[in-house]
Amino acid sequence: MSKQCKLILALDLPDKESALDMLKKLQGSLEWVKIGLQMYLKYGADFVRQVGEMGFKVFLDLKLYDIPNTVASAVKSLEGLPVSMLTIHTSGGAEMMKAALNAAKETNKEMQILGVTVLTSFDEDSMRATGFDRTLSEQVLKLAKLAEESGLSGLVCSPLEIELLRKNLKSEMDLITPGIRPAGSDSNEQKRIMTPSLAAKTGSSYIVVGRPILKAENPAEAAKAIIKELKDAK
Ligand SMILES: O=c1ccn([C@@H]2O[C@H](COP(=O)(O)O)[C@@H](O)[C@H]2O)c(=O)[nH]1
Repeated sequence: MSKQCKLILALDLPDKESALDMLKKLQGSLEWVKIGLQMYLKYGADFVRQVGEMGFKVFLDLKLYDIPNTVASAVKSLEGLPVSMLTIHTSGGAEMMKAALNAAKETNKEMQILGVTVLTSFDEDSMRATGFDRTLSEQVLKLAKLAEESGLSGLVCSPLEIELLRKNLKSEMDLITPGIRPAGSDSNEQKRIMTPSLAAKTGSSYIVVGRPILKAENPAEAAKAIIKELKDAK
């Protein structure tokens, strides 16, 4: 039986007070919180600690992309922080991914390194505009295989690529999918989207949702509705 797909709330908010207020309302129903560049650059390690101390698992979405030594050193700088998932870009290459993994093993064995494939804001046109001749699916698969060969156990991709990856990867990698939009909600700049229930049915391990929750009239209720949608998805 496949594992239950879980919600990760993307905590992309302008200030700590509203973020903590939101999290208090979700304690007990939500397990995972994603801290991205917006909050990390403003509040740093203390905020990560605070969210961890509230009982949430932290996904730190820094999308590291640099030479191997710099990425490894950045991973080591997270020592002592309650980070359960951390993102790096797979396009940084095998050497960089291996360096990140080794650094994580030395620093925090609980921290899973996730490889971002192609951002969900990309479509075929934006791929070509950045100089890639492959189709989006080909590029995602190429990077996913490279990540698998480099030893990563989790990937960030769009829900539209789940079937392709499940069919073509050798291992049962965790697939973390942003680009999630409940039926009828604004897609914003996300190009490769799917509803929570369909993503769960298709085989997503975790869905990442930000604005459809954060901008809802009642964010806590919107999050709880998505959690229920995931539980009901068969
Ligand atoms: O390919 C990617 C990788 C990461 N993200 C992040 O997920 C959330 C999505 O937020 P929404 O408001 O639900 O669009 C955001 O933090 C992104 O940085 C992504 O969207 N796509």
